[in-house]
Amino acid sequence: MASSSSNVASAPASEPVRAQLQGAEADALITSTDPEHPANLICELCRDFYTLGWVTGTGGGISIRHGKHVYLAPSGVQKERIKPEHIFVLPFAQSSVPKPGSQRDFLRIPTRVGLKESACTPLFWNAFTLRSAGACIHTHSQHAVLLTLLLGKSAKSFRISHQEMIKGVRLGGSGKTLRFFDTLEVPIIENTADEEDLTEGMAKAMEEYPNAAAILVRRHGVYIWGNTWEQAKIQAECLDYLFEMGCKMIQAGLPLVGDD
Ligand SMILES: CSC[C@@H](O)[C@@H](O)C(=O)COP(=O)(O)O
Ligand SMILES: [Zn+2]
Repeated sequence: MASSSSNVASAPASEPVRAQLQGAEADALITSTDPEHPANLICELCRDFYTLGWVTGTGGGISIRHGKHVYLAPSGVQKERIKPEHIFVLPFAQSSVPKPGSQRDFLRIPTRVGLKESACTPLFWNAFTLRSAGACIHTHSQHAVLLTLLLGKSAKSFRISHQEMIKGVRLGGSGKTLRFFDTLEVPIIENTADEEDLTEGMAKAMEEYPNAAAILVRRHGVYIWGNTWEQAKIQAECLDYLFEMGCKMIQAGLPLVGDD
């Protein structure tokens, strides 16, 4: 749906009243000189993630939940070039998982016509609702993708132990940090034709693996979350390191679990 105030005017009478803000009130949600404001942070972090190869070719991204609001990038745009004025803002309420393409409940829709919220929105929402996450990162890192291929079609998860970087990952993504002698396990789900169709599979895997801090998507990438954007970023860095290590260990014929 195109972004414009006509979204509001053209709503059928039977639809609930839209919460969408307009003009200066809407822009106040994304305007701040504080570099740690979510609208500024998403832009900065996407630039950083781009240099890591995590969000190239418009894929991947990050969403931040800040109090009652969720901040998101647009879909199909070069993520390393987005500006705060391109950011969508949604109210956070467990009952209002936004449907793809339906911007009815958005608080702020960028004024640049044609922008649509990230297709990852319902997947980010899984992390916010099922893990009370404060931020969720989606990467198309080649380490994540190659790992799902090296593990083979039948692998339902990636397991690794005896690696120092395991200590940077939290139980369930939001609990206590793992210890050196713990085994880290990240479930793998199959990819779908459209990003939003991963929503159910991701939620199911999160329920089946309550201790998992991320969900790998075969031939696609990974979703990683944390209590805060800082924790999500730290875990994304540790997990990406472990995914890369996993790829190299498999290729070298080394066991992933154990210290032999
Ligand atoms: C290279 S396009 C990849 C997208 O289809 C998708 O996988 C993705 O991660 C980004 O979705 P987007 O809607 O652009 O935020
Ligand atoms: Zn993706």
